[in-house]
Amino acid sequence: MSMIAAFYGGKSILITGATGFLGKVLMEKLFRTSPDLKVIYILVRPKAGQTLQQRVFQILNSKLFEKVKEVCPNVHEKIRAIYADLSQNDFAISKEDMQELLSCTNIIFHCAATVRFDDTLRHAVQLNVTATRQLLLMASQMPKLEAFIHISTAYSNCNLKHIDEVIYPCPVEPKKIIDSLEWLDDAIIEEIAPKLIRDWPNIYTYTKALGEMVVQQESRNLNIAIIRPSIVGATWQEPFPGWVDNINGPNGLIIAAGKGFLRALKATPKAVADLIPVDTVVNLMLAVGWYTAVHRPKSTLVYHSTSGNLNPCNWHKMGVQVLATFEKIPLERAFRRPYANFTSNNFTSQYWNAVSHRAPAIIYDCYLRLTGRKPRMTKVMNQILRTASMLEYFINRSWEWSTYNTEMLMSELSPEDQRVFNFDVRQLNWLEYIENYVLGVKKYLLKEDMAGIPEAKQHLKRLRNIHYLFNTALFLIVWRLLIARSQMARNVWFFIVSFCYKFLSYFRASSTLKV
Ligand SMILES: CCCCCCCCCCCCCCCCCCCCCC(=O)SCCNC(=O)CCNC(=O)[C@H](O)C(C)(C)COP(=O)(O)OP(=O)(O)OC[C@H]1O[C@@H](n2cnc3c(N)ncnc32)[C@H](O)[C@@H]1OP(=O)(O)O
Ligand SMILES: NC(=O)C1=CN([C@@H]2O[C@H](COP(=O)(O)OP(=O)(O)OC[C@H]3O[C@@H](n4cnc5c(N)ncnc54)[C@H](OP(=O)(O)O)[C@@H]3O)[C@@H](O)[C@H]2O)C=CC1
Repeated sequence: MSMIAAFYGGKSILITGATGFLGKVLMEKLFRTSPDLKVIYILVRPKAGQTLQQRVFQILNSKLFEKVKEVCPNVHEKIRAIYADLSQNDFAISKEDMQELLSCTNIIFHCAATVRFDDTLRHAVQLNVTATRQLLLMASQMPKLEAFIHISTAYSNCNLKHIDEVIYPCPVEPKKIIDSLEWLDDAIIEEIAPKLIRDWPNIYTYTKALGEMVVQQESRNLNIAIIRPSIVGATWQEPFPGWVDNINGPNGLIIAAGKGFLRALKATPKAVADLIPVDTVVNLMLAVGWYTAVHRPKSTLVYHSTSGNLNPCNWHKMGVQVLATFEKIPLERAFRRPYANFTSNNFTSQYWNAVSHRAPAIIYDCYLRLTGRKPRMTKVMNQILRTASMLEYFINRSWEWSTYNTEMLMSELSPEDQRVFNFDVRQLNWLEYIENYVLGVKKYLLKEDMAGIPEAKQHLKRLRNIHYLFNTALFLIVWRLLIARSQMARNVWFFIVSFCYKFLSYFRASSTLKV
């Protein structure tokens, strides 16, 4: 029997961010491996016209939870959605709900965050810093609490090259920032934001670093651990390979590449692509929850959930495999044939943006206009290029994350736990993983039917023919213009024609002789 699975049996677990990518996979694994857990409290806000109950219903009825329903048929009864908005005071939780949470919670997994790179400083601090402080305050009033697991990011210290599993101090005290945001108006906050974040690439990573400092400062005598995943990707193995459900991180770019919108990227081909499958992160989270509660380390331990130093893959290898998969399993209705050109050179990147991205979008929009339809491709292309530029910082650098604590924990697990809660990324076969990832993007994110593959292949063939036709026509037009204007071009043309003529005459003469 797995010790970790047994540990969560009978427990009341509080999860923030349960409706997010990581949160859903965490809940799924908990229910599947510890169906006898007492309850999972999730802090949820209504969203996109859906009530709390509708959101929970949708999650539990999704494909991700199919296996859970077999092992834990009463899963609906074990999940308790609590109305909460983490950007509000006291999270806007009702008194009764708060009382229940304070008196019953055994373990907290704090996943909620704003992960947008371009969020306002005010909102990002509210979510990633103030809410963390508020949750720690709540945790300190929970008599039954055994462990508090905070999810940060491996990029919270991306202004450093080598990152250890320690909490680094930030230049400005989080408390000072929280206090000043209370009286500064929005315009001033946005003005000072770039100065505050200094060498952090965006507000997200900066506020996640502040969040870690808050954890350290407000930890009191709680059992706390911090987990820092790198770029969280689709599931590797569990509950099935390739599950993914949002367009964050690589997902949006994989779609843009598969649809033929994005054919070049400013990326350093040899830089490490530090992807980590979401189920690997979740297994580590559950193992850390168990270890922190049972072994009670004296200080707050940080665990890196990264792949780079144990099983590195680079962007070139990833790009090649993504394209190879699209050859076999193309996306439907592609705009152009998928192609990947990675360049770290600024000039070349601008060139590809103009030639490979903007020009085809403008031409296509002209075609839409001429056929009486609304042009839209330039807008789509601008959106994709904006996203790609926001991610540029992360695909043009490599970091070294030490993983002593993560490896130590691995060695503490029983063989059964190592199997059930596997977070040993050394066992990951990248080529297989990326293929399943791309397939998952097609199936679970774009909801494309596999029966449409032959038609998608036909469509790509048509695009290839259009491409050849277009290039030939373009060549002939340019050549014709050159001949009309330049004597040198005319000379070259006559030379080529007379050379071909001589060659043909020689060929004809030699075949006549043979006869
Ligand atoms: C050459 C070709 C290549 C080929 C080969 C390819 C190989 C692969 C290469 C891969 C290289 C990967 C590099 C990864 C590096 C990651 C580093 C992460 C490091 C940190 C990791 C972390 O620690 S943590 C999480 C990271 N954090 C994010 O990764 C959020 C980022 N991102 C944003 O910060 C905002 O995204 C940003 C961008 C501001 C735009 O913002 P924006 O406002 O312009 O656009 P939005 O995102 O809002 O959405 C735009 C439209 O998508 C719609 N949409 C939204 N969700 C949807 C859904 N689920 N399904 C359907 N549609 C959805 C939405 O409804 C909009 O549609 P509409 O316009 O019609 O309304
Ligand atoms: N994905 C990645 O690549 C990485 C993620 N991480 C970290 O992992 C954690 C989870 O990320 P991920 O699952 O990808 O992110 P998602 O954006 O998918 O999920 C974020 C979660 O936070 C919730 N949330 C946001 N704002 C509020 C609010 N005001 N009140 C209540 N809930 C709120 C969201 O709820 P709602 O559904 O209502 O919006 C959602 O459940 C984050 O802490 C992130 O920093 C770290 C490294 C990489």
